[in-house]
Amino acid sequence: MNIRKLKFYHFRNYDKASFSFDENTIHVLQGKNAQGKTNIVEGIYFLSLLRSFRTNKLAHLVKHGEASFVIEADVESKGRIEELKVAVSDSKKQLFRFNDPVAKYSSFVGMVNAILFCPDDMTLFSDAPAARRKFIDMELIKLSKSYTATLSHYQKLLKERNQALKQPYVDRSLLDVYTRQMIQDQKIIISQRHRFLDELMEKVRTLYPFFSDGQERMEARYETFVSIEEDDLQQAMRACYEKTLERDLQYKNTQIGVHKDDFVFLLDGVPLVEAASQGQKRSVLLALKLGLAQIVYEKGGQYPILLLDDVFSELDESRRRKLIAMLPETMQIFITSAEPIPKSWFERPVKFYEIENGKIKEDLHE
Ligand SMILES: Nc1ncnc2c1ncn2[C@@H]1O[C@H](COP(=O)(O)OP(=O)(O)OP(=O)(O)O)[C@@H](O)[C@H]1O
Repeated sequence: MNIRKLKFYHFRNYDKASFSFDENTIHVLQGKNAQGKTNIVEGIYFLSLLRSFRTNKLAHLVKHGEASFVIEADVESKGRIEELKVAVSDSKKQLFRFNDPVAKYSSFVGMVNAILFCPDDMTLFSDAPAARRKFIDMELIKLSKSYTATLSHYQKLLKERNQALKQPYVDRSLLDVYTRQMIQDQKIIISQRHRFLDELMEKVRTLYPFFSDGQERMEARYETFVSIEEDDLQQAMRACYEKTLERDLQYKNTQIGVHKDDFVFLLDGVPLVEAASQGQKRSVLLALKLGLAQIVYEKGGQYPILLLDDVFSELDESRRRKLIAMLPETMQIFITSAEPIPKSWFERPVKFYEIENGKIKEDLHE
């Protein structure tokens, strides 16, 4: 997948900007701090997921002094061009494909498949479990429609069960109906999360040694409320719910379920959050992101767009070179960097751009 054209109107510090990008090329966005490099990456990410990775407030994305912003793109996917547009005003998003309105966000999300690495990702290992669930869920949602439907059905049931628990008189038979249906959904969610994590870690174990000098063993543990080794998972889940019923009633909230799942990443059996250095965490994250891209490629036949925001700032030269060397050749990549990166490091098509105060200029010097 490739972004061929990108246009911003009143997005962040861009007034009216138009960019053309080449297929399967590395685009290096260089410039001093606070010039608008990350804003470009953020615009592509926004087109992919209809949200930013830096703010939850749409108003922050509108150029100061303006009322609305628009992002337009021509996106190549399997040889066909999609014309996509998002217009945001009064905190409302309007979506278009070939200028026709797209009513459902879910039909638009994922048309641009982008994978991002940014410095804030480093907190993934120390954040609350919700962040790691989101990390895994976001990818599964893009990959599997049945997962998306099951997860949203489960979330609806969970809300209803919690409402039932909050009633002055709790109808236990109604609770039981919800529990049974939630167990059905959770069988699917648990098995898909488990399978996906296994698949991802298989990739990570191959990729991690490229970034790390050490020989650490990289693993991940899926933590859920039931032992997934059980022969009769349904029966085991039922027993768990029966055991926690009194607590559910006491707290007026569903205490167990896949909404509390966690994914713990370990190096040599020790959770990363406890012992890993910043360098090791960065290496694991890069391996995770590239592993995700590999899975997307194997399942969908094309690589996602890779957005590497400020990835070089804390890697030494040999790791920077290794990273560049291992980026798949049929992947379009955007790298932001405040430091100049030598052209000689690249053995594939690369384009350099100089970003200055919301203006982009292709840098033609070698
Ligand atoms: N809504 C907005 N309207 C106008 N300007 C904005 C808006 N939001 C951010 N900016 C400006 O955009 C610039 C920051 O852009 P960006 O985050 O892309 O920086 P960068 O070039 O990636 O820098 P760094 O190397 O420090 O990460 C700042 O000058 C900031 O004031």
